[in-house]
Amino acid sequence: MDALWMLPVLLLLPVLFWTSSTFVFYFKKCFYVAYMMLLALIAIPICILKSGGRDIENMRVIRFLVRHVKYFLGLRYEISGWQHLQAEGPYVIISNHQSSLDVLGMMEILPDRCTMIAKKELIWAGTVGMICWLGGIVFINRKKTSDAKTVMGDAAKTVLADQIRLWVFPEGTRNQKGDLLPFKKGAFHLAIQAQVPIIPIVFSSYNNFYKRKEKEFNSGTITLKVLPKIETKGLTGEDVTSLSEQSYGSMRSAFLELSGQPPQSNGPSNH
Ligand SMILES: CCCCCC/C=C\CCCCCCCCCC(=O)SCCNC(=O)CCNC(=O)[C@H](O)C(C)(C)COP(=O)(O)OP(=O)(O)OC[C@H]1O[C@@H](n2cnc3c(N)ncnc32)[C@H](O)[C@@H]1OP(=O)(O)O
Ligand SMILES: CCCCCCCC/C=C\CCCCCCCC(=O)OC[C@@H](O)COP(=O)(O)O
Repeated sequence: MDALWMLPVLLLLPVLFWTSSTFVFYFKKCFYVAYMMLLALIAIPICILKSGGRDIENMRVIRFLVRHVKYFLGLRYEISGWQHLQAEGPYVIISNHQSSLDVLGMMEILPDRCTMIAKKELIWAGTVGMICWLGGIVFINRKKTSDAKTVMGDAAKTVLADQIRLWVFPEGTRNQKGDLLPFKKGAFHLAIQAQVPIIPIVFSSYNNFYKRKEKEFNSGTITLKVLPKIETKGLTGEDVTSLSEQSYGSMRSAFLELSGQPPQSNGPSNH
């Protein structure tokens, strides 16, 4: 048998693949999605039994169930600025958005009575979509600005009526370019309409452990920095742009500092 010499090579190939970082990348990603789906499946009946349906209090169940997932993925979180989250009453949290992994960081820090704004497509993500709905997540249609504005206007009313907190990703999409994208305006309109403070939270860059292009997903430490709240009392629609610029500036310098990049003055414009 001429081809017999190939046998050890063929046997070695899967071994090489299994130990390669590409394998680890795909394995961790698949594990993450499958495990979150499973956790959501467990959470659904608990939430329905506890609160009978869509209710922001379900976020406690979700937060509790998600907290240990970081250990499986080799992730650690360091949190600074906790004191800034001790504010009473409703507020709007804004943070940068790099990946679906952000959910793990959110659940490390999520205050009580806090839900999120998300794209409406997420409701179709199987059990995860169902748990998002049960957790009171506000879904917006990003393709129809007028609809999104109406939904966010209603959300501003709910923030006050139900005394809740809302987490918004003002970049409007995931971004791992090593810098923040220009901010969209919705979060700032919302905070001004409700006259509630904005609390910015910055996630350090994932680039040192998670590289989508290179297919690398190593262990890593993520720093979450809560910045001082920005008051909106007395501000009007005319102040939206300056409020957005002020938030963008402080978050961007915190992001660059946390990610070990030298401060830059002329980044992408905010418009
Ligand atoms: C145990 C179970 C385990 C299960 C696992 C699950 C675990 C947990 C569940 C939680 C998971 C959920 C995590 C959620 C993450 C999802 C994140 C996302 O989906 S991010 C994408 C969606 N989010 C956003 O897009 C929010 C930010 N976007 C905006 O705020 C936008 O402004 C907009 C969508 C409202 C509008 O978009 P666009 O037209 O592109 O943007 P602008 O340029 O900002 O606005 C155009 C003009 O309109 C004005 N404007 C905006 N908003 C308002 C408003 N509310 N009222 C009045 N006017 C508004 C704005 O000023 C612009 O006008 P201009 O004249 O240029 O100023
Ligand atoms: C049967 C349907 C199967 C769908 C499988 C998808 C399931 C996802 C499962 C587990 C991940 C758990 C965390 C889910 C929350 C992630 C939210 C998220 O990060 O959405 C992306 C959105 O912010 C920005 O979207 P784009 O970058 O604009 O696009």
